[in-house]
Amino acid sequence: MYELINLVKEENPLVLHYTNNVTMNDCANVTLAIGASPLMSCSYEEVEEIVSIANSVVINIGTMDSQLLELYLKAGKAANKYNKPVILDPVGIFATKARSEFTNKLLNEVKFDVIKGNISEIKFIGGFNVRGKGVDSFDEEDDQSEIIQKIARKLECIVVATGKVDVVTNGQLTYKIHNGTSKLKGITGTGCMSTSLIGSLLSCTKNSIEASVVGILIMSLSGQLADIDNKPIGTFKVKLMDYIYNMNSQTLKKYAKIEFLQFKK
Ligand SMILES: Nc1ncnc2c1ncn2[C@@H]1O[C@H](COP(=O)(O)OP(=O)(O)O)[C@@H](O)[C@H]1O
Ligand SMILES: Cc1ncsc1CCOP(=O)(O)O
Ligand SMILES: [Mg+2]
Repeated sequence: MYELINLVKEENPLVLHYTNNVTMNDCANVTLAIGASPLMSCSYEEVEEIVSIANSVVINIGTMDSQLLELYLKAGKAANKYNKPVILDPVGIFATKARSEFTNKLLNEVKFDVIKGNISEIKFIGGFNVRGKGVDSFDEEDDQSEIIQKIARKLECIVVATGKVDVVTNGQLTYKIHNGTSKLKGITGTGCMSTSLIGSLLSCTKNSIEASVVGILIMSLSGQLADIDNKPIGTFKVKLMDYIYNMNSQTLKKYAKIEFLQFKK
């Protein structure tokens, strides 16, 4: 599965983003760093045309721009129509009623291949009480994989929940990724960038669960390696991008700390 990172570099997929204007630039740069081509769009005029030529579509509700919500729905539906893999990042869904109503609308009208959020965002979608504030998660309990598996079965797609341990599951097969560093929470956008990484990998394989595992691992492991010398946050961010840019299948294989579980009925 780690060889997927080579495919992105070979195929240079076009990863179309409908995303927030806080982390948009970082998402474009991280997409380039793993060898894909980013395109960010806020245009109703081009939505059909641009989705039809994209290799995958990322939808991230981060800034809930009122002018763009209909566009996000149109883009998601177009992704389904043109059979393009599509990933949702329900940023801050727990923060307001408007966010949760809009996410429900997206979930009802678009079939997502992957839904990626921090653990609070994912648990909120599943109807659980959460400890989140704004766009950040404060749910730090150790093992929440059973809950996340249940949510994936309910949503009938791959669910990725990030935190101290990252969980990737389709409800049956579950990967728990034990890499990372808490410093990744000190930079806004590491979640959004993980979504862009998964979006880039999704276009290179039909195996969306492996694309999700590798995408999350690239971020978690790059953060872990960038934090070895415990530099302050500005330097850490630069090192993080360098590690993502230099990441390869051998390094992923060497350092990955992944547990694999299979759900038994
Ligand atoms: N306590 C932690 N220890 C190690 N890694 C963490 C921790 N919390 C988050 N991470 C890592 O930070 C990255 C972003 O996750 P998170 O902060 O949960 O997302 P978001 O930015 O969407 O809120 C993930 O790769 C995750 O593995
Ligand atoms: C701070 C903020 N506000 C709206 S979107 C955003 C960025 C969130 O990024 P992430 O979920 O990756 O931390
Ligand atoms: Mg964050």
